[in-house]
Amino acid sequence: SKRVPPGSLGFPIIGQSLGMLRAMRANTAEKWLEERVQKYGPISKLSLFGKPTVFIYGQAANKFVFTSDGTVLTNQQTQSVKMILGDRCLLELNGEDHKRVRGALVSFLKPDSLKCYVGNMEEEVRIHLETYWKDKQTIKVLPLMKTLTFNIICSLLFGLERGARRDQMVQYFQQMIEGMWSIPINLPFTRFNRSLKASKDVQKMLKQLISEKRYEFENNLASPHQDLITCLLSIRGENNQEIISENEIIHNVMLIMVAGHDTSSILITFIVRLLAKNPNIHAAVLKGKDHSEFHVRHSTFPVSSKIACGSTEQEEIAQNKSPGEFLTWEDLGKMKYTWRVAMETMRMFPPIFGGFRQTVKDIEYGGYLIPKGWQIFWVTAKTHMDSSIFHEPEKFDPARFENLGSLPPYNFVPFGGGARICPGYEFAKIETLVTIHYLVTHFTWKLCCTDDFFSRDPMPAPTQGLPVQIIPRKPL
Ligand code: HEM
Repeated sequence: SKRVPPGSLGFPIIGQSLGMLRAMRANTAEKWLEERVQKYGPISKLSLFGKPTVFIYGQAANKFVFTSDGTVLTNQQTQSVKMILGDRCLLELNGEDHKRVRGALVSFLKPDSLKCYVGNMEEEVRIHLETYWKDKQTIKVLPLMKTLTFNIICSLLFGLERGARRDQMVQYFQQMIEGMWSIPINLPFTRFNRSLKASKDVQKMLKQLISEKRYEFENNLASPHQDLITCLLSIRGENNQEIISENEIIHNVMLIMVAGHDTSSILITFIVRLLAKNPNIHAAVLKGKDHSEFHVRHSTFPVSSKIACGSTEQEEIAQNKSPGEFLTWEDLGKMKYTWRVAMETMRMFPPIFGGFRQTVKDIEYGGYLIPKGWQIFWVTAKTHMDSSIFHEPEKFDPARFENLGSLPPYNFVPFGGGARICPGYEFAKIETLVTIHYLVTHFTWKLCCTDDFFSRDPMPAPTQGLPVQIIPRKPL
């Protein structure tokens, strides 16, 4: 008596994949989904990347996806991602294995551990700006932010020194991600095949790095807190055996390279773009909003009519530092307005468009049957741009996040939610705040290309990588 959701599965294998990829590249994916909603209602079936899929959205849908355990939904990646990142990365693990490996990663990525690395992060940002921004007139923000976030990850998470080996890793890594989202066709000349080959090269380099780190750790030459790889190697069982296997370390290090570098670089790039378009907000990030007052305009949240923001923000933080003194965890805590700007940026331009889960058994959702083995497709932006949740959603307004507690759960989900919520949240927050601190205190910038276009492939990328003209404010 139960029905599967309305919609069509399209042509065999291809289904609606090409239509959606085309819409993503043309930055019309939200419209493409909205047309589905108009045609079939809030729950509909389609076929994406070779699998029957059900698209669901809204607060209840997000809650269902993020809180269902492994007996109902498992994580689901495209075949190409699985082949390139490996079958022991977190995205492929479920149940106890997922808990064990995730717990090990979080033991390094939790705020208590990361607190000590603010200075190292700052060092990377400073070197980056001196190398790529200083004395330049125009630069392209997105490729440079990718270089920066990759270097931060190499240095802080993998303990990989600057030099020939890191450069080689960057080169293999870039080849690896180029075809990662493409449809897997194992022919030597395809994008996918080049990525697969580069993935093998990255794995070979990581194997060598891990054996060096194991030697250092076992001979007391390195502390478990030195970097993520040493931390994972240091987690031992009763007989001193390693709890996280070598393959699990390699596959998860590759996942973190991808998950950690693309997302944060896009966030920082879109903040730079939005600050250039909103001079008042740029000024507030720099000077703080001590004396100004905001109206909180959320239709569905309790309205506190006027709230003084009370932040000091970047210029004052910089002025209180003596030359050469590093930023601290406490300084980051003062950058409240800057983080609201980042949240508003992720609301409007979430780096991750959405994701997939797979049903473990026949399930009932919203009055429909979703058969075992089908995919569920969830989308971040659907609640982020819903005017019943965020008043005037097209307007860039960081004041929305002044009273985070009043934001109903499962509506703002740039980092996902539940057991798979992004474990790199704090890491991303630190690198974003430190980078924006340096950018606004040392430079001003103007957009060279003022069109509003960006494509998704599947990560959003502004036209030409966002070229900007930079004007130094004070020496680095
Ligand atoms: C602005 C930056 C970032 C955004 C917007 C972001 C967003 C996300 C999202 C939406 C998910 C999927 C959640 C789900 O499926 O429910 C995710 C997962 C993940 N992210 Fe991030 N992320 C960011 C930065 C990072 C960083 C810096 C790291 C690592 C240092 C990282 C590591 C991961 C990992 C390992 C997962 C898989 C978690 C799991 O399956 O348990 N992310 N992220």
